[in-house]
Amino acid sequence: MIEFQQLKKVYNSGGQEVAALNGIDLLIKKGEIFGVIGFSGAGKSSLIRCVNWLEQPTSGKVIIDGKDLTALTSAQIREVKKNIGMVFQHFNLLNSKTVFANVAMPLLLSKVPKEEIKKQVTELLEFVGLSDKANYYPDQLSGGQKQRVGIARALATNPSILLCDEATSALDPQTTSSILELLRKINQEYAITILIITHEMAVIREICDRVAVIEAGKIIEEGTVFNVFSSPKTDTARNFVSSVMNDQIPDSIKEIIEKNDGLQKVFRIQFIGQTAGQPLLSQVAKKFDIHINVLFGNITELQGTPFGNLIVEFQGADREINRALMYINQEKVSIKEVKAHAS
Ligand SMILES: Nc1ncnc2c1ncn2[C@@H]1O[C@H](COP(=O)(O)OP(=O)(O)OP(=O)(O)O)[C@@H](O)[C@H]1O
Repeated sequence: MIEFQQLKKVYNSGGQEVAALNGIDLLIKKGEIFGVIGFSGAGKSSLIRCVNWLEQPTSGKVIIDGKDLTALTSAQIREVKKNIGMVFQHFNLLNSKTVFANVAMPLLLSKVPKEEIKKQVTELLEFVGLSDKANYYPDQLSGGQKQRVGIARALATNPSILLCDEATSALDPQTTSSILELLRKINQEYAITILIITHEMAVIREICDRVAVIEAGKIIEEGTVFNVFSSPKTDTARNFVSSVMNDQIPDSIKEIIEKNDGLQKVFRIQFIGQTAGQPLLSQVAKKFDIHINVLFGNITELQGTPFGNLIVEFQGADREINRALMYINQEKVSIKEVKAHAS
């Protein structure tokens, strides 16, 4: 478990104070995969670095498995840190050492006997799928393989918490997926709590259970990935969700709406879950004296649940259209009129 209470971090940069964290309250439960998303400069790195004491908070508390780091001695903090592994965006491997030696490094530092190191590193390399690369050097590996080494090294001390600092930001989408799959496997097989910071909503969508949106050093929104994706409350969260949910109206359709070339009323209909599969529109067309013209539509899946997004034109008498709208609203489907100049 990781808990932040009124966490503040102020940097002093050339006589100027920069408040990177501005009173963070957050609870990350044991065994979950929690994502913190935000734009550049929002405070993500500062937050994650306070967990393993690479940065010390200016005020507030960082509580790891019930222990408040701000109240511990340096020796006690070192003990807590043994329980925390970290994976970095640029891997942070030692290029002069082999893959085996990189993974063995934390065990050597902890004075683990040689034979035990050999056994553990062999197991870890097998777990991350790099058994055949033990004697390679980092320069001989792809980005994804380097990150697997970084992950094996982070797991070497058998941590209960894994911190991922933009761990997939330097990787292509396919490699990102395979690394995220590995992180999920780690979470499931070793019950390790994973805290991920990222600026990529696709990462959050792919593996996180819950997410917090950070902006200007504050958590502005927090919830299950499903809830935040299905009803984002802030503009920032809405922007992040739009970046992966494909719910923007394409320019060609916007142009048609802008021209308003004989179009009557245009609506955006959003379905979530079971309702996405319901033939709602054909029911509406049958029940009411209106014509429905589908201008655009797509369905995205999130954690096994379909999210539908349709742009439709209703043609008919106002009274019939209003009755159809009331009917659709009862079906717990979101329907909103799209006016010219809307996005
Ligand atoms: N060592 C430092 N000294 C001074 N200012 C800092 C330092 N580290 C970070 N900052 C400032 O603190 C704020 C938050 O930075 P931080 O790196 O935590 O954000 P971030 O969300 O991780 O951004 P990015 O994704 O670009 O790394 C920024 O305004 C940044 O310039």
